Amino acid sequence: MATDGGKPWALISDAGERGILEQSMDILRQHFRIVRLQDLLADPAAHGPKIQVLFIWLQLPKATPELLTLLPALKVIASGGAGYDHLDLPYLTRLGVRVANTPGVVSECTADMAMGLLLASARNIVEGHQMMMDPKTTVLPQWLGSVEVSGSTLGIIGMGNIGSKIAKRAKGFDMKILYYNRNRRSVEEEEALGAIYCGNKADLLGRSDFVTLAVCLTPETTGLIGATELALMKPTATLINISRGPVVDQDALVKALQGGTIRAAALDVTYPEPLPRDHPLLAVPNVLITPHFGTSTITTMRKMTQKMVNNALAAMKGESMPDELKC
Ligand SMILES: O=C(O)C(=O)CO
Repeated sequence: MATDGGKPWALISDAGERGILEQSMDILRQHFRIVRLQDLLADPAAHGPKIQVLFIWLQLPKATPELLTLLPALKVIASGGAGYDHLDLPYLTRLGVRVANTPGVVSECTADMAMGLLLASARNIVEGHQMMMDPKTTVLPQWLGSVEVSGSTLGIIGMGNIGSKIAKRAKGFDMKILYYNRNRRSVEEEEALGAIYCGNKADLLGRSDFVTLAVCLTPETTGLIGATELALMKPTATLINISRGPVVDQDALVKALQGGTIRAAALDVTYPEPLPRDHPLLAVPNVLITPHFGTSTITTMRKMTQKMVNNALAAMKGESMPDELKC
């Protein structure tokens, strides 16, 4: 399996992607020789033909046809994270490139992120911090209009790996949990999660104080939350999105926030990422936006990298990959 008398060559994105690569380089280098995107692009003829593995973190580098044309020997794409909407599986299959993601290892920290956004938004933590950093603040604020988390109702849309980890956490906060999912979970699972199934989305939206989205991005979930759905939510409710930006119709969200249709939104994902500086979502006061860093803990990044390496090594040996994606 080795090329050039040594370890196989793998392509990664340029250095410094939020420190992710530097956290993981030791794991990669145990098994692969690494080419960075900038070096490939500077001399495609020298580097392109030797690359057999493409590692993708947080959707970078983008597996565009232009990039793939430079990689005639590519055998496998090992992508980090649960979502794989950035990969065109039918196209890659036609090219003979095998693909894997890392679903299991990202659930805990992505669920933490959902709870972090929920708490920060409910308790106006960012506003409070900004006040304390402002030299003009000389008196402690008495009132920031926070909402109570304990005893409130959380609606989870998408009860997969991440959704169920969110439910587990919300139970610890004494929240009432509703969920909506393509397939109902078993009674035993529902009992363990303390979650009540809502047969339709409208019912969940109307009853929840917090609605969190934990679905994959697919044609069916694109625009899942639009003007109609936002209008069904309570005016005191908060929308939390840790899935993918296009699951929410952002124009409708801006209008809903401006018009007070819902109280607030807390988003780890948007489209595009990052939003352009003049995007109207950045001008509404009741929104909290973070830079799609649901998986960005040092521990999870390293677990993800190890999984990506395991997947890639299996493919290089012609074995089935632990997390192989098929179309
Ligand atoms: O796992 C993923 O795909 C994520 O984007 C988590 O934030």
